[in-house]
Amino acid sequence: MTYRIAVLPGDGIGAEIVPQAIRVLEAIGAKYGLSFTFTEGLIGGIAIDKTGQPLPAETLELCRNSDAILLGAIGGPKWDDLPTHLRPEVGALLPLRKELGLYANIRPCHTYDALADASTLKKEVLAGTDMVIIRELTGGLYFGSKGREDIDGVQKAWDTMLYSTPEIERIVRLAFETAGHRRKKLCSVDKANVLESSRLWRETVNRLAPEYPDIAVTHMYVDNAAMQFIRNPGQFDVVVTENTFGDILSDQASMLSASLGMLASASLGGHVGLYEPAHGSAPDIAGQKKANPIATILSAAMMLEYSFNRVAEARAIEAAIEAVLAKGFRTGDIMEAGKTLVNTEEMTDRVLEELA
Ligand SMILES: NC(=O)c1ccc[n+]([C@@H]2O[C@H](COP(=O)([O-])OP(=O)(O)OC[C@H]3O[C@@H](n4cnc5c(N)ncnc54)[C@H](O)[C@@H]3O)[C@@H](O)[C@H]2O)c1
Ligand SMILES: CC(C)[C@H](C(=O)O)[C@@H](O)C(=O)O
Ligand SMILES: [Mg+2]
Repeated sequence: MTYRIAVLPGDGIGAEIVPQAIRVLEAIGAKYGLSFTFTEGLIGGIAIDKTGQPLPAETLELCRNSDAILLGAIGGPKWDDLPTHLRPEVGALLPLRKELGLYANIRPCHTYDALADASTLKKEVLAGTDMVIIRELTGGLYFGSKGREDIDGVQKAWDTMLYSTPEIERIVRLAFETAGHRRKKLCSVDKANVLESSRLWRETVNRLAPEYPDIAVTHMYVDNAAMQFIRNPGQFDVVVTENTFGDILSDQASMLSASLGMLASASLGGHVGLYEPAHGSAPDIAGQKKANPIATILSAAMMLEYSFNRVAEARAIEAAIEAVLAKGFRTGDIMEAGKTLVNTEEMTDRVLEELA
């Protein structure tokens, strides 16, 4: 079986980390008898520079004709001052997600024993943390009407948080089902004390809950959730929330595994799944071989599991990463005294050694 992977490195550290995930997929392929074709496409700032478009039509076509997509990161200061709709984030990543129907963004977050001391949080707080954030990805503030108006010299700008019942239902059902395969706890995060879209969100969760009688459902306001993530992250199993809240909360939750460079993601819902680290193009460390490739490698593991149902292969990658961390190898973002500092490629070398 040959799996066709669309490879979109993008900007900044994207071009450094994506090749690492490909090396790991190739090693997995050799070991387990799978084959992959990797076809590169342009996206983001580099696509603007080369074609004038943040999401060229060929890239979208490549993605549509692939079995899965591996994306690095997009954006950076060079393109920040472009008009909103031409910027890499709004002009490429959002339409890619929307066009492919990727409404469900899965961001698993757990504590690594080996990294307990690398974290900025106390060991006792982190102990046993294992949650998955299910973020709605094609609605809300990112996609509602937005605009600007100049009225008598006063600038006004707006974004609209819009959700329909079907949009909420499909993501909430996925969250209930995910909880059913885990510890059977679902926390729905909203701002129903203020926002109308959150009231509809909460009503929808409550309406569906009786269909999933074995799942314990709770609701939490997003401000409280931000605090509880740090106070007692072990209380969460599955968290479901709308687009913007999920974006912010997942960056925060990444610190439960010690670094944003550890947080993988899968975007699902259409025919083709998209796999990318949750982090961005990290302009502050780009081109310095400092980037942690683990979030991208773990995203490739999610690809094997979710798009190809290759669960043993995904577990093998995760186990290899745990072993490398246990042996004390660290990129700068997770470095601590007494450990061995490695660069992006060397971290992958160690993972490949474990896989072999
Ligand atoms: N999915 C995406 O492509 C994506 C996601 C987030 C941000 N962005 C874009 O990336 C650009 C930079 O945004 P930002 O700086 O706010 O967020 P960022 O996620 O790029 O970086 C935040 C911080 O985390 C560090 N970091 C991130 N990934 C790392 C890794 N793998 N290893 C080690 N350290 C890592 C960075 O060095 C930086 O200090 C912006 O243009 C933003 O819009 C893109
Ligand atoms: C770059 C940006 C549009 C994107 C988002 O907010 O979805 C990123 O922060 C992410 O988390 O994937
Ligand atoms: Mg984000």
